[in-house]
Amino acid sequence: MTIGSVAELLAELRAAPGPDLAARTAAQARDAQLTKPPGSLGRLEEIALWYAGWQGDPRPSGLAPQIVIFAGNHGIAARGISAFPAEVTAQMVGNFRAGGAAVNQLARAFGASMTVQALDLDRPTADFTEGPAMDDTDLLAALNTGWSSVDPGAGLLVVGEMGIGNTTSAAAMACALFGGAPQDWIGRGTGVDAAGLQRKADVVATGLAHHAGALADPFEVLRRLGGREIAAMTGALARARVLRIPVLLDGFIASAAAAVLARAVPAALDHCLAGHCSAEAGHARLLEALDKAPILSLGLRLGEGSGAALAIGIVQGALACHSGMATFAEAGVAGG
Ligand SMILES: Cc1cc2ncn([C@H]3O[C@H](COP(=O)(O)O)[C@@H](O)[C@H]3O)c2cc1C
Ligand SMILES: O=C(O)c1cccnc1
Repeated sequence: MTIGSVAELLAELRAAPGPDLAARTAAQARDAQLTKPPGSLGRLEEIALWYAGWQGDPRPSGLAPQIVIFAGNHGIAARGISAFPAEVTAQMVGNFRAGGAAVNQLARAFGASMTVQALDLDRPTADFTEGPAMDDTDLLAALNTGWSSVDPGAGLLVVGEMGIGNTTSAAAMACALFGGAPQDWIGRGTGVDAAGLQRKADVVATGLAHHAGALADPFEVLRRLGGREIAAMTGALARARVLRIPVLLDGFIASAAAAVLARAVPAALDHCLAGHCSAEAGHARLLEALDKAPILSLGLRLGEGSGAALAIGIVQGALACHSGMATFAEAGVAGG
């Protein structure tokens, strides 16, 4: 299944059902009977209720997590804004397929399925300091790659990315969507030095100036400043919302992809929790703008969906307790 236009995607999003409140309420009632002091499992309790609501099951058993990694190349990579050359995008796609990347190990550790979608790697997006990164056709194709990649049977979705230069693209998007100065949103990415950081700020400032007046629509921000792998993540997150599949958001770039939806439709990210807070400088600010408190904060700054993949383990822990624990009555333990 695909969508025919951005307008159609927006209509689907606006019509998307919210969580199953009866299932959530039943889960809450169960939580209150479990053999623990009320509230003693902290955020695990909230995570279990979130999951129960979005999956429509007050006592969920398995998680069936799906990880999809999208890869794209960026015209701005030629501007010295990454510590690594653009060829690394395609080389890392090979590494994902061979099972050698960090996210492969985390997917295996937590029993997640993982697929990789490379989007036109031989055809980088246009340099956004000179024109829109994508035309309408490219944007729609990338949104559809994401939209159609979501397994309707998945119980949890993580989207990740690979695209040399994409922390600069995400910074430009965040700046356009939420305001502030380029310096507020840029970071070291793969590890650029001070001069590289300055080049990133300059590229973001030049891009915003070039597209000034055309950035009020969040999907125009995505088309003009984003990239194919970012748009694919946006499409996948929207489809998950329509299918009521809960999502763990990864780092700075995945959050920028999500931010497009949040700016377009207020409840669009209700199915998402922030899996982690990246060490990329703008991520904490972006999560604040999205009103999402990260589950983990471990200093990761990798992308690939890795931080969210790690948070799958926390959701598994939350559900194991919620669905597996005995109630006070079952265990013959005196209530408080
Ligand atoms: C070997 C390698 C593996 C990666 N895995 C994710 N990224 C991450 O780094 C890139 C963003 O940083 P920048 O904007 O500085 O290019 C993205 O591809 C991202 O996923 C990697 C980068 C490298 C070099
Ligand atoms: O937070 C991220 O997603 C990130 C940070 C640095 C490099 N690549 C990705």
